[in-house]
Amino acid sequence: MIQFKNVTLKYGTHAALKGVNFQLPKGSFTLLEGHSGAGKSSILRLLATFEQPSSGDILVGKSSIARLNRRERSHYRRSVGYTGFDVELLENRNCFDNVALPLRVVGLSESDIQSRVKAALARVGLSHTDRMLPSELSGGQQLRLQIARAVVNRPALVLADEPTAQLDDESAARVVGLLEEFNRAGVTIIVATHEAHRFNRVTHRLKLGEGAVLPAPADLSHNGGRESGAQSFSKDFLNKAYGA
Ligand SMILES: Nc1ncnc2c1ncn2[C@@H]1O[C@H](COP(=O)(O)OP(=O)(O)OP(=O)(O)O)[C@@H](O)[C@H]1O
Repeated sequence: MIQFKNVTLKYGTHAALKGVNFQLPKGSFTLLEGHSGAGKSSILRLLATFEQPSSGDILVGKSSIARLNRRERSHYRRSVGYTGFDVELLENRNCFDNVALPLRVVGLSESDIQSRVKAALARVGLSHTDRMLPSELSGGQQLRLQIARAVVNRPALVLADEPTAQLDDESAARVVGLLEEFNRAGVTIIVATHEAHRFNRVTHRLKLGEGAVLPAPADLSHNGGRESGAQSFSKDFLNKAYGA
């Protein structure tokens, strides 16, 4: 289970997240939706431990990941796969070495690395690219390579920031299919996206607005459009956010 307890994240004086609360069960497939700047990436970055909350707590399983020391953080990160704009492929290393990177960091034997990387590349349909440089791949292939690197450690949690952005329909469907396949195998998936329509196997949706989780659509009728979180939203704002 993943739980955010009253989480605030400030970049300098700007609060990107303002008292966010939610729970997601193990094995769920969650979409983070909301306008640009709503705080979707910030949630993923906190779960990846690229950022620490300014206040509040984050539980993953039974452990708090809000304030880990270096050793604890590197241990936790082995159970998490992340793909997003802010994690780049190494341009001077071939595709095999890019995917092998997380395994080399944890000191896996070379024979295990060979078999795991080959399996990950095959899974994303890129077996033939192992000796190529990332720059020789298309945008969609580069994204699938990032996904192979994110899952090669067999993580329990995969975080994907805009994994279908700028892809054509066919490439996007392939990326979505991969994430859904991992979810079927029991991996918890959280995706930040502006393209919710591309995803089918969704168990939870979190709508964000101005750094807070908006009440679920069902709440709109129960409390007349008033807030259930830490922040007030006008009925117009909520209706627009949910496309009502
Ligand atoms: N490194 C940073 N330094 C300062 N402000 C930041 C930083 N990263 C994000 N922000 C601000 O925090 C807020 C939330 O950003 P975040 O990237 O989480 O939103 P988002 O919903 O993912 O947006 P998008 O859909 O455009 O990716 C925005 O106002 C953004 O400008």
